Amino acid sequence: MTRICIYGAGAIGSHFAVRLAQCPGVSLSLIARGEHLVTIQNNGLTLETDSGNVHATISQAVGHARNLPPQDIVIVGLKATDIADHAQHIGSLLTDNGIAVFINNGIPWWWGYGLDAALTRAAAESNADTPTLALLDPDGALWSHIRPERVIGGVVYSPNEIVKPGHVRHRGQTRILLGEPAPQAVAKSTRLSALIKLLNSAGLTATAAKDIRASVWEKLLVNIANNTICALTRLDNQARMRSPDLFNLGRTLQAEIRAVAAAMGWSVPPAVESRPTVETAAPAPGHRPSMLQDVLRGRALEVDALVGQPLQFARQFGIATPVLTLVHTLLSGLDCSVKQQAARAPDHA
Ligand SMILES: NC(=O)C1=CN([C@@H]2O[C@H](COP(=O)(O)OP(=O)(O)OC[C@H]3O[C@@H](n4cnc5c(N)ncnc54)[C@H](OP(=O)(O)O)[C@@H]3O)[C@@H](O)[C@H]2O)C=CC1
Ligand SMILES: CC(C)(CO)C(=O)C(=O)O
Repeated sequence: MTRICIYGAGAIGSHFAVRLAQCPGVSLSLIARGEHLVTIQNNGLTLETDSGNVHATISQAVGHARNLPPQDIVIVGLKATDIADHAQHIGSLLTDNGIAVFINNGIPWWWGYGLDAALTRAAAESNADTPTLALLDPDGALWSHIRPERVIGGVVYSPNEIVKPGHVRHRGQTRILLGEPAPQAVAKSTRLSALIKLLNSAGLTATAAKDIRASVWEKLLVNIANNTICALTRLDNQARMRSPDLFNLGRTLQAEIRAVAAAMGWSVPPAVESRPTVETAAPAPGHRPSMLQDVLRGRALEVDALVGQPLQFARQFGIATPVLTLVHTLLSGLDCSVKQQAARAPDHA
């Protein structure tokens, strides 16, 4: 029996949980909070898809890691903004050889692990022995408690939103890319192939990334346009793409990210993003990117992982990113106002 915990069962985590709950040979648990947790405990979880609803009973739904036995696999579904605060709990929830799978958008905290010396130094703001990223792992707690050798990196394409407690709505396709952070480990990783097999047996479409950092950059191209502009404008992605100016702004942000990636040694192809015309766009509103969901729910925004860290890289490599810099300033202001509003009306946060 493989023990798997979804740590932070929000939109993405709940989707994974429903699928993994149906999987033979898996003992599934999840960590959630608030009304969502209470509903899961009482009534289970529902995943709404384009082809119908799937319901799962979750027998181990808890509010804290201390209430669970050691896990073979912990899939971290927390927002990037919350991960560092949970470093110790995630670390102690894992067995010694356990695997922590990080699926958050943006640059991950483990980025510097296993890179060659030049890139490791360039990635690090502290020292080359533990090339932590100060924005994402401020005091190195993730590095020391979780240990990057226990990490599998993940990139997830799968639009999801919690529409009411215990109910996640998923639109379109799910595609998951997984990879070993240490490039030299990719070819011989049996734990990676076992994880991929397991996720596929649960109906989650997972494949091995040739280079997980290249996949991170590719996904960032999607998020840098969708998440940031939709959060700032409150338009869903379809509406954003229908505006020529906002579409072009997205392209400019993508070009700046590609320039940063290229300076660091990754040649990222342009985002495959067709521009729906007004005629072909579906009338139904499109997916609200997760950063827009955060604005609407009064939650902290993933500014550092999606924009701040790429900007940090840009500075280190001498790449000019004027539009990214402006968007970073605006998003930081929005993040501040969302947090102030949540502090004034905590019941609605
Ligand atoms: N949603 C999407 O379509 C996609 C999201 N992603 C990425 O996946 C990651 C997760 O996103 P998403 O699923 O949208 O985020 P959510 O905010 O929906 O999920 C995070 C969950 O963690 C819970 N949580 C936070 N702190 C605690 C705590 N101390 N104890 C228990 N539970 C806690 C949150 O509870 P609460 O709600 O109360 O804050 C929430 O349910 C992000 O990096 C996002 O960018 C990637 C692809 C698509
Ligand atoms: C754009 C999308 C849905 C891609 O899967 C995403 O990553 C998000 O909403 O954060």
